[in-house]
Amino acid sequence: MVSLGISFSCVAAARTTPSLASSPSCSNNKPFASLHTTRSLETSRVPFRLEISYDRRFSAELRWKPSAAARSGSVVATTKPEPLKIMISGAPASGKGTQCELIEKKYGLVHIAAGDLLRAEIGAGTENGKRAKEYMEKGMLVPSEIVVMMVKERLLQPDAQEKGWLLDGYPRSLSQATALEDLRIRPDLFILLDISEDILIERVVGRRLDPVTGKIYHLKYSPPENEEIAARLTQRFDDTEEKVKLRLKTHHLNVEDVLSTYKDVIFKVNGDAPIEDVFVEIDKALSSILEEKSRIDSASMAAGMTHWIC
Ligand SMILES: Nc1ncnc2c1ncn2[C@@H]1O[C@H](COP(=O)(O)OP(=O)(O)O)[C@@H](O)[C@H]1O
Repeated sequence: MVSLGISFSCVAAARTTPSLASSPSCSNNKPFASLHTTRSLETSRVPFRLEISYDRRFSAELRWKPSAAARSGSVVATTKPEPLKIMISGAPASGKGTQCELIEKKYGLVHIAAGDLLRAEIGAGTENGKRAKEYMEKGMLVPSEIVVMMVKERLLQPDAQEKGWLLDGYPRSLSQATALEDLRIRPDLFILLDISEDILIERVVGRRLDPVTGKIYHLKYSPPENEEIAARLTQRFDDTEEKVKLRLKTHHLNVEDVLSTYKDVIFKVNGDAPIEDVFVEIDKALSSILEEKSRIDSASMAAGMTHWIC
């Protein structure tokens, strides 16, 4: 008897180990459904090892066996669909950071804000940080050679790859969008927060940041919870009416190019609405993408198993 072992990752599979059921022979190309396994359709990635044994007459015997990882209990039935990949865009102070906090909390995505990466470089006093600050103070975009690498490296970190990512305020120009396309980094959804200009100025001048928790506040719309927090709030150096007008001009100059790159996945939301209402819209869109991903995952697993076995 010759034994051939093939490792196989079964996606929608068995909550319980499949019984070591087998088809007496594979030569008649029986469809997978005819195998007597105790499978229940569930989204759990449980790796099994499929053993095919041939005897001298070349009649084959199939056996499902849990892989070493499954036997050792290190496999947890936690299959989620492919993680979400989301971009969020909008004028300065349109509410990106605020919505990202809510999305991060509900969906567990890794929030990557290009502005925060740059401000961290500035804070650390690096050469890149010093150069970046010169541009940011003028309301201009930081040159791509500084920012592209920074964002790319962050996106490729294991946490972002595993949990999914939420890219905030990036890309902001055609060259940045093209750089991501070249790396085959594409979002499932490109959220665009649409906001009117007068509301935006009011939001910028009232915006404050808690340096301890990283939470964003607004003196009027989302005030700090207590005096202690209020006392330590800081204001961003570019959050003045004068600077926001320059930033807005830059935004308008570039936004159409960026939108053209993602036109098939754009989701426009009215950013003038209260924080909770904006989130309801975003939440609906993200849940339906997750459902769709889950459906595709199950369907492709079923198709893959049938194809492989037959
Ligand atoms: N929908 C909203 N309604 C009222 N205020 C908001 C809303 N979204 C954000 N804000 C406030 O506006 C300011 C800018 O929001 P923020 O999320 O920091 O914008 P961005 O990240 O787009 O620059 C913050 O002070 C925030 O608390």
